[in-house]
Amino acid sequence: MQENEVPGKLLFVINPIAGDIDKTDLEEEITVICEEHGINYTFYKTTGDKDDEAIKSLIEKNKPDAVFAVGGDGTVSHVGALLIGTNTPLGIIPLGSGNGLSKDLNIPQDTEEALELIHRHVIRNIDTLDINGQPSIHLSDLGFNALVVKRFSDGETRGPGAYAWIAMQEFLSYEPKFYTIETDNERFEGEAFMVTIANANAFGSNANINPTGILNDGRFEICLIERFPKAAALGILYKLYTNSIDESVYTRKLSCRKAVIHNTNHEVMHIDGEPVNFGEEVRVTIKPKSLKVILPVPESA
Ligand SMILES: Nc1ncnc2c1ncn2[C@@H]1O[C@H](COP(=O)(O)OP(=O)(O)OP(=O)(O)O)[C@@H](O)[C@H]1O
Repeated sequence: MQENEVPGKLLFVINPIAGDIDKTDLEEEITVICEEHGINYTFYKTTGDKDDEAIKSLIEKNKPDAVFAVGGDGTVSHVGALLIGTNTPLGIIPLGSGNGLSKDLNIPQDTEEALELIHRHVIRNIDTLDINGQPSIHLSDLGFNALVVKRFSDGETRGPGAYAWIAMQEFLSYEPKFYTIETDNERFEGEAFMVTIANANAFGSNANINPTGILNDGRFEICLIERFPKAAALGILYKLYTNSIDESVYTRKLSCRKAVIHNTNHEVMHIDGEPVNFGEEVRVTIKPKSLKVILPVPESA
């Protein structure tokens, strides 16, 4: 599909439970827009079980011009991973409890505005990461936040309140872990509270760990929050939510094209919000401009 072209055929992957938002009217709205613009459309509703295989075979069978992920960051990551290295762009209709990548891409958070992307948009290429053979499009990390993500996904309660509650409980007893990090241009050895492998900028919660990150510059950042006194926690939190974390004396950033993280303590990790267990060595490489994404037409145009 060419830039600005109205697509002929679209696949919509809808996560019915994402964000605890009722999406029954949404299919109707999408149908109206597609029919108005002469677009062929297919819906796939996720079940939470073997969705990747089902979506992959729908893509092979229907050969859509683009695939829209309708849900939160989890849905976007699953769909995006299937499109890396292909000519098929990823569209996002943000409807999850965390919509981090869509915010970093300046996709409207208002559903009606986001739905306009179906027929009016530009297509751009963004970088993705390969982490021990698994794709990462957004943010992955080791340490404190990964532990909270794991506890949250093991638990029954969803939503930002549950996440904040787990974070507060874990924070009281969490001790920074030792890491050795070798990138293509520098080396870090020491303790860190949190090690974020950042292709993008902010988590779905709006905590911006990598304010200066650029999604298509052929580089990624390893953002470290080093050991800090407990009394400094509120200041760090404030900086995370005011796009100024780089000013904290407890942070450090490594910008690179590839890196090996020696996770000596086998600390838990997540990739784009999904807990993973890799053992000691975590190898990260950038895949420049490997994913096409559908974006709003810039205002200047
Ligand atoms: N029909 C379904 N029933 C239950 N779980 C599902 C279903 N479809 C997808 N899922 C699960 O939903 C998760 C992705 O949700 P997503 O991140 O898009 O929305 P969210 O509201 O932001 O999610 P979260 O609950 O993680 O905050 C995946 O773990 C996936 O397995």
